[in-house]
Amino acid sequence: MIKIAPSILSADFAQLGQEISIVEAAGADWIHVDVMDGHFVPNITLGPPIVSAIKPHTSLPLDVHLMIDKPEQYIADFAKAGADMITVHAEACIHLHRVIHLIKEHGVQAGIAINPGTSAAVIQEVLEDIDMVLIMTVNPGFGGQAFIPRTVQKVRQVRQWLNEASLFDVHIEVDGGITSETAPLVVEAGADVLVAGSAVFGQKDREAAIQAIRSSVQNG
Ligand SMILES: O=C(CO)[C@@H](O)[C@H](O)COP(=O)(O)O
Ligand SMILES: [Co+2]
Repeated sequence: MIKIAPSILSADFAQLGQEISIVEAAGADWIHVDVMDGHFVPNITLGPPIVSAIKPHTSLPLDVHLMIDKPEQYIADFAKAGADMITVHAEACIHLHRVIHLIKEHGVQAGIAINPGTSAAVIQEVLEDIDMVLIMTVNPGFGGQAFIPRTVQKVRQVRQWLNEASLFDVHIEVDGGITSETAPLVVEAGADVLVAGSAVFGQKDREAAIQAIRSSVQNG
């Protein structure tokens, strides 16, 4: 089953609770929360207080994508705020294995993200320890950027490694430039969680937007 995770980065921040309720009713599977610190990426977004504030507005899992330096310093705060899944960037972690286990010690699922310019090889040694690989299909920092086609081969490579290791429950999430045109490419390569920001919140009819992505991968 393909999961669709609308990214609230493209939502109306003044109406966040309502925006989340709308996409939940429209058929979203997870809520993707982009955390940016102005250091790891050139943009600043939100922190644990916003995660706590949105938690009561949805029964969907909160998929928290940390685009921050030293993520290990903030795992406890995001877990306490209600994150169900915390994804850290491999590029931001000197002790990747330690950070993954720190996330899991808080009873939260652990994901590792990699940028378009990072080889998938950096996650090979920790595949058995994680719940999700997030393959960035744009450079992180902003919504509304164009999908980078070369990232599709990375999705295929990671799915092959997971299959060879019989790790069938590990998700592959893709993030950036996902639309009804690009979704079939990444799903065919092995992605099963699709983050979509502008393709959902940038559309007036969120239900039709989610449905368009879902039917593109069901029929494609
Ligand atoms: O993590 C990020 C950006 O760094 C994403 O989650 C974006 O929010 C996706 O936005 P679209 O490319 O779908 O508009
Ligand atoms: Co994201």
